[in-house]
Amino acid sequence: MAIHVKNNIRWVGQRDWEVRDFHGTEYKTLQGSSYNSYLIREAKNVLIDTVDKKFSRDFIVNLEQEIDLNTIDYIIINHAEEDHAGALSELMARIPNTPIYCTANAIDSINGHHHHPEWHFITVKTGDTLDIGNGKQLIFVETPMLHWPDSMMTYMTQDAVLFSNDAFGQHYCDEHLFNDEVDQTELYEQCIRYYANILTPFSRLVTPKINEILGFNLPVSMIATSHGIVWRDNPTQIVEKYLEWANDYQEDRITIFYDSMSSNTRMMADAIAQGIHDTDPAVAVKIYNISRHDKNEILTQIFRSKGVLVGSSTMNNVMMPKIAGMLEELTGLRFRNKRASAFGSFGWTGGAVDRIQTRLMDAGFDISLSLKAKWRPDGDALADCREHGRKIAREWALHPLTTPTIPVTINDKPTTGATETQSQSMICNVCQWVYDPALGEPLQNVAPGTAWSDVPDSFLCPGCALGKSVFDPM
Ligand SMILES: Cc1cc2nc3c(=O)[nH]c(=O)nc-3n(C[C@H](O)[C@H](O)[C@H](O)COP(=O)(O)O)c2cc1C
Repeated sequence: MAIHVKNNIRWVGQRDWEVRDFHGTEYKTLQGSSYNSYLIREAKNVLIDTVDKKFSRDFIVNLEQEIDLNTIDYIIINHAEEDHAGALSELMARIPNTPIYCTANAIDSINGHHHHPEWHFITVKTGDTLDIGNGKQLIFVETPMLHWPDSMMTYMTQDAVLFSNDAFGQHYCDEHLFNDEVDQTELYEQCIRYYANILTPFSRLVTPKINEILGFNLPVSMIATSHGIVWRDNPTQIVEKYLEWANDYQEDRITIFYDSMSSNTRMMADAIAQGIHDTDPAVAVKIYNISRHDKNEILTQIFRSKGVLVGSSTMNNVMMPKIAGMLEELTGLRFRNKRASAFGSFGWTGGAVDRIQTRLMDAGFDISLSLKAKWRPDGDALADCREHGRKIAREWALHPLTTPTIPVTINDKPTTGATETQSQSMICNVCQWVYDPALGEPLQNVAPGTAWSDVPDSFLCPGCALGKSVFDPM
């Protein structure tokens, strides 16, 4: 059923109470989700995005209750992923000549999914406008890699609504549509989980893009996302949060996660946590057995933490496979400005702990001393674990990593303590991967602190495998 959003804008999306897996099983949607599509009826009728492919039929049935499909003048596709553009095939089968406004990159991804190159695509760039009558316009803003190359946002003048697509959204299902109507704790949890698990790799792009949008000096009365709620009450609160999260966010928190065959590594984790707490009672310490906990929650906790301890016993000379998988995720998420160290039990030669240390370093963490215990830790070994926890707590509390902050203003309010320290970073203008000289590029043996001019010419972008020439200064 459609819901009134503002003036002549109606929500024509689909709630999905039962979905629990997104991106395969990579993202657990514990609170369901929704696929938000919007119908604007001014002098021109405009449909913004569609819904997940699996709801194509329902979408068409519901939309036909709202409007004669043949009277839709324009379709805007802000992002071509199947959860937003999935119903296009079903829709275009009925109105095949309707123009589709999207970015140049979206034509590739829409064709890649729907295989209809004959559709009438109209390519838009940042700043392009579309007149929809009654003195109102749509303004397009490309947002490449937030979170696909094709992503964009659409702003509607006069009504001052920003259709932001995935940005500022969250996997959250509720019969209420607006942010002020839902449980605020649940909402916040889903927002930070979404940012931590989806947007962290692109954090370096978030602040410049938000600044670019703010630079248009357009009023924002609502942010209408493509998942979850519409931000109506103080809509820029989520923009403020994104700026905070994008700026190497961390709390006084340490996350410990491990896997263990017979609880020996689990015993070490408990004792290390006790040692941390002894020395620094103010720090929040959370422990997770990776086999028993929701992976996305652990990643969210790591996002919130200043450091992470990773434990695994040795199995066949290597770490336990779930830990290896998690380290791969940590590498992809490109967390910055965080500490890490490994621990674990072994029986004879060991191997897991050293491998974890190397992988953590490759993932860009600042590494502290590791700890190993032979077989089941006895009283002395547990005392060593507690002492290790004390050392970690002291080191991580006394020598915090410096957080580079980026100056931003929202509604003319400067954020506090801002200084610019990012001038040497380079961004791939094809896939938006960011080279950060502070981190170097471990997988290609470029040492931390290496200026871009000293990076070898043989360097290939880890995102798209193109050469140095596709990079620009950020
Ligand atoms: C299937 C299996 C393979 C193992 N492989 C190794 C190994 O390659 N090297 C080693 O040092 N210990 C090995 N161990 C011994 C364990 O690392 C040791 O028992 C450890 O204390 C288990 O800790 P956990 O209870 O935290 O899993 C193996 C144990 C099992 C059950």
